[in-house]
Amino acid sequence: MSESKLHIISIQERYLATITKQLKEVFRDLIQLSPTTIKDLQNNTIEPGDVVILSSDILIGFALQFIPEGCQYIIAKREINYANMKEVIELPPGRKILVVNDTLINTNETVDSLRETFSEHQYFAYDPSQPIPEFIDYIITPDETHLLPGGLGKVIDIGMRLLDIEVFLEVAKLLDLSIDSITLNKRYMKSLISLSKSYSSTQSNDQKKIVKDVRDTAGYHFSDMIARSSKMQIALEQAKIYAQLDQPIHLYGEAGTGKKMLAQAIHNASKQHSGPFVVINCAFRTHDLLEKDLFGVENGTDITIGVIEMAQGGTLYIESVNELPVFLQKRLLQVIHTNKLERKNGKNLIDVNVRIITSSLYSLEEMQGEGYFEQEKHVILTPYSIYMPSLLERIEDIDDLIVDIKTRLHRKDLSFTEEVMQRLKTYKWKGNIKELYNTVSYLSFLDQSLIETHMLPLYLKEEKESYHSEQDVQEINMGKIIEKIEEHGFLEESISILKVFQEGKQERESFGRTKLKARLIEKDIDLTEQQLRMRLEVLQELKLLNVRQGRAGTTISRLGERFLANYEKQVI
Ligand SMILES: Nc1ncnc2c1ncn2[C@@H]1O[C@H](COP(=O)(O)OP(=O)(O)OP(=O)(O)O)[C@@H](O)[C@H]1O
Repeated sequence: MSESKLHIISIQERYLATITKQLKEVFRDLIQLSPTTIKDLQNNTIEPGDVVILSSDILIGFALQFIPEGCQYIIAKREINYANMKEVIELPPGRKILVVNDTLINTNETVDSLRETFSEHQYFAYDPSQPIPEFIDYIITPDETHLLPGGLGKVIDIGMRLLDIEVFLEVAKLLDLSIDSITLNKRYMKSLISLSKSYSSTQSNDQKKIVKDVRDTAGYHFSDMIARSSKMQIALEQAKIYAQLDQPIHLYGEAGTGKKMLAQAIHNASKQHSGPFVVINCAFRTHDLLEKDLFGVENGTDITIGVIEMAQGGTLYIESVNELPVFLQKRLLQVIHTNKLERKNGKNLIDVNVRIITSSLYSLEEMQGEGYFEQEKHVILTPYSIYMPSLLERIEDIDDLIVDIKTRLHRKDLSFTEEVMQRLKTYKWKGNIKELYNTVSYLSFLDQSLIETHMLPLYLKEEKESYHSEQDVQEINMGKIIEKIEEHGFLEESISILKVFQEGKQERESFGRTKLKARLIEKDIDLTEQQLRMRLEVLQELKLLNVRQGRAGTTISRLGERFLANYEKQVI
C-alpha cells in the first residue's frame, strides 16, 4: 500500500459514496482512501505527499486552503456509465431526448457526453425555467428520477455518472502505484458493471459491499450542534446526561438528522473521549461478515481483530442496528454485560472496555414490534434512547443551520433573496439536515454573493410537490377544504377527480382535460367542458392539484393526496 493517502472531496454525500466505491474497486488496497464532504473538511487532514480528487472545479477556490504546498490535486472528470446504456443504444436513430439532471451545469455535461457518443439522437437540456418542449420522445436522467416532471413519456435512467478512466491513470501516476495500465483498465471496466443499475438491482442487500470505512474521527462536540428548537434542545440535554452514564445509548430518527454527529459529540464528552471512535454499519453485510467484523476471527495463528476490539477504550458506533441478527445482538449484549469478548473460533475471552452507541431509523419499541426480525424479537441493548427530530419538526433551526454552513465554508458574505429563503423554509427536506447542508454547500460554490431563485438546484426550483404548506406540516384542515368545495356543490365529483389523478400518479401519468373526461365517464361522471374546468380551478386554488404548463399536464399534489386519504378514512 502506498504511504500517501488519496483524499476525495465532494459536495454531495451520495456522489462521494459512489466514487469512493469505484476508487476502492479499482485500486483495492493499493492506497488509503479518505472521503470527505466539503462541509466536513478540516485543517491538517491532508498531508504533504497526499493526492486530492475534487469532485468539481467549483471546489478549487475553497479547497485550496486545506491542501498543503506541493500536494497534487485532480478535478474529477465524470463520465456516463456505459454499462447502463443498453436502452439508449437500442433506440431507433433520430429520437428527441430531454436530459434531466440536478443542476444546469450537470445537465449540460451529460448532454455533451451523450452527443459525443450517441450522436444519432437529438438532446435537449432540461431547464426548469423554460417550458418543456412538446416533441420529446424520451427522457434520460443519471439517477435523478425523483426530479422528473410527471407525465412525460418514457424515462431511461442511466445511473449516476462515474469517474472517467483518466482520473485513475492520473492517480496511479501521481502516487506511483504498482499497477499496470492493462490491469487498471480491466478493473475500471469491471467497476462500471458492478456500479451499473442492472447489476446492483439483481444483487440482494446482503451481497452489496459496504462503502464506509470502519475507522472514523470524532470531530464534533455538543457546542457544534445547532439547537434553537425545543425538540433539539431536549435531544441535546438527554445526550449530555447520558454521555456521563457510561451506558449504551440508542439514537433514532430519520436519515440525515444528525445521529452520527451526536454520537461523536457524546463520545467527546464521555470518559472515553481520548480513545478511538469506530463506526460500523450493519446494513449491506452478510450475517457471517457482520460476525467477523464485529467480534473478529481466529484461524490458528491468523487473527483478525473486529471493530469491538478496535474501539478498545473508546466508542463503537453501530449504525442500522435493526439489521443486526438476533444471535449477534445477544452476543453483543453479553459483551456489554460482561466486558468480555469471544472472537469467532476464539479460544479465550478477551477483556474489552468499549462504550456502545447504536442508531437506527426505528425506536427500540418499534424494533421490538413484529416484522423487523423474522420470528425473534430485537434484543433491547439499552434503555437509554434519544430521538433525533426531523428538520421539518425543527424548522426554526434552519436559519442558524444555514449560517453554520456558510461559516464552515468561509462564505458568511453569501445571502439569499426572500423568495429563496421562503423556498428553503417550505421545502420538504426528506434527507433532513444532510440534504440542507448539501444544498447550501452547492450554493456556496456558485461564485455569487446573492442567491436568486433561478440559481437554485432543480429540486428546489421546480418540484412544487416537494414543498409543504403550513397545513401540510401541521394538521391538514379537512373541514375548511370540504366546506370550500361544498360551497360550489360538487364535493363527490371533486373526490372522483382527485382519485383519477391519484391513479394517474401511480401509473406515472398526468392528464389533460380530454383524458380526464374519458376517465371520469368510466366512473359514470359526465361533465361538460365548462363544468370540468370550474372544478379543476377550485381544486387548484385549494392546492390539491399541481397544474403545469405544456405536456407536463396536471397531477395531484401532496396536499391533495393527504386530503383524499383523510377523506376516505372519514367516510369509512
Ligand atoms: N444539529 C446540527 N447542527 C449542525 N450541523 C448538523 C446538525 N445535525 C446534523 N448536522 C450536519 O448534518 C450532517 C448529517 O448528519 P449525520 O451524518 O450525523 O446524520 P445521520 O442521522 O447519522 O445520517 P444517516 O442516518 O443518513 O447516516 C452532519 O455531517 C452535520 O454536518
